[in-house]
Amino acid sequence: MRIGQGYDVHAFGEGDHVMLGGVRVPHERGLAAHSDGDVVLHALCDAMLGALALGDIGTHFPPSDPRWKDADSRVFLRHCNALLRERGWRVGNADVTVVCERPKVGPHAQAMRETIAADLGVGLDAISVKATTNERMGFIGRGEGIAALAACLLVAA
Ligand SMILES: Nc1ccn([C@@H]2O[C@H](COP(=O)(O)O)[C@@H](O)[C@H]2O)c(=O)n1
Ligand SMILES: C[C@@]1(CO)OP(=O)(O)OP(=O)(O)OC[C@H]1O
Repeated sequence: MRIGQGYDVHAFGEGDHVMLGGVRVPHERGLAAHSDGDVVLHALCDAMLGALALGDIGTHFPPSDPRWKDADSRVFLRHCNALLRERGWRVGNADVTVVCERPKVGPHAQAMRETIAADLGVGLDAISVKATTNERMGFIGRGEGIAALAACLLVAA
């Protein structure tokens, strides 16, 4: 078995929705990023890459590369999954925590789990998505952005 962890954060910017776990969540702000700014998938990719010491998301998808401008982060997730599959591993389970005051994540968590499980080719019970506020403290608490933390266990395929 191998274990990895990941973290990502993006500030709010212009827009009318945020992408979280591959799901479009309506919101009065968007997330400022080179790609679609999906902090859930970015943290999860880093956890998967970290489990095999394969660098981080920026190693594989440099922010300087115009190919990833406004990219769908599910492309990154599927690529990371392929990297570990071709090395004989699969995701055993993954657990993600989203940290923001708003939007409410709970109503969308099931859709995120389904999207991630489908992209990874694993069962729904292998994927957890949770949320918490930062109790109005710090930059997250002031509503300046969204963070996500991920833990991921890899098992032999
Ligand atoms: N963006 C968020 C934040 C929280 N939740 C849900 O609310 C519960 C309580 O949050 P606290 O930070 O006050 O502990 C939390 O356990 C989540 O279920 C949410 O859906 N979206
Ligand atoms: C995802 C990439 C893609 O260019 O850019 P961003 O969308 O800005 O996201 P970040 O979490 O900073 O990760 C770096 C890049 O790999």
